[in-house]
Amino acid sequence: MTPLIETRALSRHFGGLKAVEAVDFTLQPGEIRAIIGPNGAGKTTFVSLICGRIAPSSGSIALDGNDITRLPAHKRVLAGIAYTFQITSIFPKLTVYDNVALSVQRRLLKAGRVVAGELDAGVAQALARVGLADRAQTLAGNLAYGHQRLLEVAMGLALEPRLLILDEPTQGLSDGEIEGFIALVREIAKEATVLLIEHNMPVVMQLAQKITVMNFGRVLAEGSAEEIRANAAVQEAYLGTGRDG
Ligand SMILES: Nc1ncnc2c1ncn2[C@@H]1O[C@H](COP(=O)(O)OP(=O)(O)OP(=O)(O)O)[C@@H](O)[C@H]1O
Repeated sequence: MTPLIETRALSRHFGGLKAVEAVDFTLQPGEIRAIIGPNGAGKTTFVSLICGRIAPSSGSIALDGNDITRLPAHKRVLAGIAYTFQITSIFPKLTVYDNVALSVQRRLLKAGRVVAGELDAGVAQALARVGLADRAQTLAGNLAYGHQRLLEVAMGLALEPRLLILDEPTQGLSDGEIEGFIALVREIAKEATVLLIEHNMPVVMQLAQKITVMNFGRVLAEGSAEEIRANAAVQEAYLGTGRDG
């Protein structure tokens, strides 16, 4: 099967710092993949390279076997790569509805048509999926932090992406919200591939079929939850930095 995403020797250096170094990575369509690793391991930098927020120092990225290394970020969105990042990127002075409407509009424009009814339906559907339907008229900036994260997921979903990248999506969510989030990702995964950076290990263990562990910009290990749990190098990496997640 042609991988959805394949990186070859992908690197990004900041001065002398090798934030991402020679990463070969393959993601198959339909997977839920988690990327874990200690703080500063290069996880955010790596997914930023995939979605085009930053340019690589060297190496290549392919989507469906086609080289996208030099494709600008907005064109990658149109090609089906949607993402949410640690720092919320909602429009705080717009309503929840309008935030999502911007994403739906982007998708409809790509399809060559913007019809009022479809806009409404797309927004309603995305908000219902993340459980924010009753907040549609709330100003996004007035939502609790956890709900702002869910709004971001709704904005990503409204694009109907093939790949949804989530950077620490459960940060700031309550236990109850995390449970709902796990169910949501399973739903999303029926239609899209999910790439998730996550520090909450129970969430990783419940969701990911395969886990990629990064450390010092490189892939340290890759495998099932059981394999990763039993991996001595992974245990060492976490103990070495004092992180538990
Ligand atoms: N724009 C930048 N300029 C300089 N250094 C950067 C930049 N972005 C990231 N770095 C550095 O690259 C390294 C990897 O950072 P990155 O944010 O990718 O790690 P991470 O694994 O996502 O960490 P965390 O779990 O804390 O989010 C860190 O040492 C970080 O300080």
